[in-house]
Amino acid sequence: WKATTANAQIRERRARRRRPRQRLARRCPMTRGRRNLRRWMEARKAARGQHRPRAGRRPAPVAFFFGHACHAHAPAQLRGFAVLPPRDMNATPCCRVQEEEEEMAGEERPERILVSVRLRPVNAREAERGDGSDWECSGPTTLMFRGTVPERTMFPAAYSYDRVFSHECSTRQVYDEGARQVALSVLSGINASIFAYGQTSSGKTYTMVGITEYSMSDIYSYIDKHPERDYILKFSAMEIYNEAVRDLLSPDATPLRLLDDPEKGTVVEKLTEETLRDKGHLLELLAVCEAQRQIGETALNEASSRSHQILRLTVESSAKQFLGRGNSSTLLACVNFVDLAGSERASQTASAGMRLKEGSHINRSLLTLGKVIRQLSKGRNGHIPYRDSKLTRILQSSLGGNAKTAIICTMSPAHCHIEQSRNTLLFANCAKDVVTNAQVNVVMSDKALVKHLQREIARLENELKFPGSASCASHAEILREKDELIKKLEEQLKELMEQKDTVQSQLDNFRKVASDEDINNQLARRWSRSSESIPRNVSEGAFSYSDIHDVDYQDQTMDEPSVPHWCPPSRHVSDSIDEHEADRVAPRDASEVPEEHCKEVQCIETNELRSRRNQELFQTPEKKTYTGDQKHDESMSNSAENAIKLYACDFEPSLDLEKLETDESLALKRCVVSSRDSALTRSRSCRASFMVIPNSWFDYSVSTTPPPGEIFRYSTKSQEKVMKSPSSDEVADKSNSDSNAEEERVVSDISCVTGVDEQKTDKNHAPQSSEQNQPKASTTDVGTDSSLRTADSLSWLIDFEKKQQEIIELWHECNVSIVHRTYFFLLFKGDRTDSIYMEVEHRRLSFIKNTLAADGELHATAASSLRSLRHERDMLYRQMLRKLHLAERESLFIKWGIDMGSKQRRLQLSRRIWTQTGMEHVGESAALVAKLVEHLEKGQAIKEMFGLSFSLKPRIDRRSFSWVGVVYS
Ligand SMILES: Nc1ncnc2c1ncn2[C@@H]1O[C@H](COP(=O)(O)OP(=O)(O)OP(=O)(O)O)[C@@H](O)[C@H]1O
Repeated sequence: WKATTANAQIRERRARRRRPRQRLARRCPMTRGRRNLRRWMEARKAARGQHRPRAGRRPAPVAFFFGHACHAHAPAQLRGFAVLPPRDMNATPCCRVQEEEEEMAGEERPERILVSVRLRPVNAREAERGDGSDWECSGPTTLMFRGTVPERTMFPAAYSYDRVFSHECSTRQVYDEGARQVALSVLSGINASIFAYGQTSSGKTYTMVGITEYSMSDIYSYIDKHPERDYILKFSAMEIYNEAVRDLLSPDATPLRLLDDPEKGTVVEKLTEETLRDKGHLLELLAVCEAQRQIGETALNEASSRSHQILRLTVESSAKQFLGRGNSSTLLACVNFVDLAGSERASQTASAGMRLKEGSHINRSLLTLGKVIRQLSKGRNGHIPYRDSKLTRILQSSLGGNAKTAIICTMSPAHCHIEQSRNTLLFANCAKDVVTNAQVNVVMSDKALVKHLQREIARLENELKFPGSASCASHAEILREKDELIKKLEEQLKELMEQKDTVQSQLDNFRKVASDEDINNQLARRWSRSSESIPRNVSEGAFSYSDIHDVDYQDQTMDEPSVPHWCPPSRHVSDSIDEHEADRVAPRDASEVPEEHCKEVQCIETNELRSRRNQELFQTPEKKTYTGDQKHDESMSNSAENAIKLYACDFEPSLDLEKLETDESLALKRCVVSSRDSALTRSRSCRASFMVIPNSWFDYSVSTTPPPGEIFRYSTKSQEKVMKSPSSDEVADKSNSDSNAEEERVVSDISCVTGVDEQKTDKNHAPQSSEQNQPKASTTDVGTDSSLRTADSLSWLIDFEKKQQEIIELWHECNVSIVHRTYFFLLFKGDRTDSIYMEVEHRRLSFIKNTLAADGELHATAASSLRSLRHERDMLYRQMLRKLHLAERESLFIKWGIDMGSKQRRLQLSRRIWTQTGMEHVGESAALVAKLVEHLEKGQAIKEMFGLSFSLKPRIDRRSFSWVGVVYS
């Protein structure tokens, strides 16, 4: 042997010279191929004297291991060889070097069995024999042999494992560092197995009892900390005694059969599986298992376990709430706590009979387990003899399968058990190379998913059925808050709608005020005609009184804001004069008026009359008694017929009653439509004056007729207002300006009539007063007739506007004189009495147009009329310089869109007058021409001046540019 060894040493030296030293140091014997392995085996046999190397064959390079760093692998391959300890005890084993290289290369290290070695203390029996401890833990992972060995024996002196526990380590430490991680993986859906492997009496049961209890405690603690998942724990226990499987939870000792399930693998038939209620329940079952397990007394252990015990805890967990398919998986895994029976030698245990038989079964199953582990440590390519024993068959999934596995190898430190301890270490060496393939066992079949969803539905239904729960209460509170919010929004909406209606009604009032302007102007003209039958100064005085009276009345209404000024429809049958008296008795009828209307009327009147508060000076009773017209007004009754009769008396004989009634009916109808305009209508009509030309054709905002001296100033204002709709402020301003003008006239009128007493005026108006006291029957007749007359008046107004527009177009086509157009336009404003003039003008222009076109003289006549028009425009051009100041001219240029930087601005303006047929343009043109023509200022233009003429050539006095030349008679 020595010679062989010497030769081997010589060859090894030669080999070292051939190979790089580093490479040899890093190589593991297991990786050097089968040939070397065979040579080593031959060398081992040769060392035992069992094998003689054939001639010519080289002996195994035993000396190769002397310089090798990996002593852990040597015993597996060189059983019985004496391996010198490594020179560097802290050197990294070769397998770990390889793993570190793999990790550095970025390769994922495969999961292997967690292998720990635990030394128990020397027991009393061993101590008596004087067996000391040959083993020492030199570190947390290295176990050193310190004993003396026969010179011939060859095994490593140092062993390295995942964890090494000395005899001083507690079971708790063993659990924490060698088993806890694996055991608790069952909570993550990963199968786990914890083995205790070792010779008899080495402390397997002692260790596994503690590890099982600690694991169960930790599992329950984990479950308590995770209430979001439901856990179902099931416990089963079995033992393999003499190659028979027994159910430890069942008193029946009948051996159980092993079945092969395609999904679950090997299952134990009819094995009791208890669903754990709690931890106490588990402890009870553990006690049952302990009591049921086969235990026998041997020479080495008074309570030697004669069977392999497998305690299995199955953990199924699922989320309590459905959080999606990915987060609601059901996990199912089991953890096996395996307390193997200890290998034993019959000579040591002194067993015989039954114990010997048990020992043989134990050793046989453990041998199979060793084979499986060894085979698994080599890889999965070869046959793995799982089925050679029921132990390996049952634990097949835990051995290199879908499970995490921890093996705690227990060993006795006594010198007498060195062989058994060495075998244990060899088993551990193989076990730590076994690669496992643990996976999370997710159970989420369609059936499980349906079950989960049904549970979720049941939970939700339960919440709905019991509204007292916290979630439902919060929902009800939220609904209540939303209801309150909706109510608030509805109230705000209601207020906004009311405001909108109010504004709309006010807007409608203003529009109706504007639309009623025609009627008011008609009434004003009626006053004018009635005044024509009397001397002018008298009529002016009368209407001055009317103005005073109007102001007086309005101020009275301002002083009585609580009294609505709504006029009943019947009272609007009368004209403006009647309205004075009607409004005097308005408080009497106020109770009959809807409050809403009264408020609106009051609002309008306030806007109109706000500027007249300073006229309270004229509210004295003396102001009401100085003219006959005043007495006449005061004596008027509220009835319509009285008003009509009174009105008829004021008119000239040529005006029949029917026409008046027609106008009044129209006024009635308008007042019925809008009773809110009564105040405005009243004030306007009372200020109508003689020979005043209101521009009502184009100015709808004019509420009063200005005095003769103010017509042009008034017309200028109206031109500005024709461009836009009047607002309430504008109306108020206009009323204010009008009232200022009236105020001056009123003051003079007061001074003129101061000495007149009331009785005198009453006498003057006695006939009117008597007529006011007519029977009520006549009032009814008049009301019936008035409705018919209203329709007639409306149709007339429509015809008038139509005819008016046609006349304007004919003027344009026939190039009629501008002055003629202006006077005609300003004098005829829709009064029914003007119909004859309108008709004459229309027929005249139509005749001229048709006749001239038929005779072929149109071109010549048109040229002549155009020439005349140009002359007129030239006259107007000159008049602008005379009649208008520079500021007025500039404002006119701006209004008419003439560039202030351009030349001949006056000429441009004169060329633009009366060039379009739009009502707005016509109105502005007429106002401007009226301002430029001095004759209109004198108020001498009368309708009778328009005669029937079929000639287009006006006779115009170009020097004075007066009306004389325009009259066709
Ligand atoms: N780490 C230890 N510390 C103290 N006492 C121990 C330790 N390990 C084992 N023992 C004691 O050793 C004796 C044998 O232990 P145990 O029965 O667990 O051995 P075993 O391996 O199960 O034997 P067997 O295989 O015959 O059942 C017991 O009395 C136990 O108390």
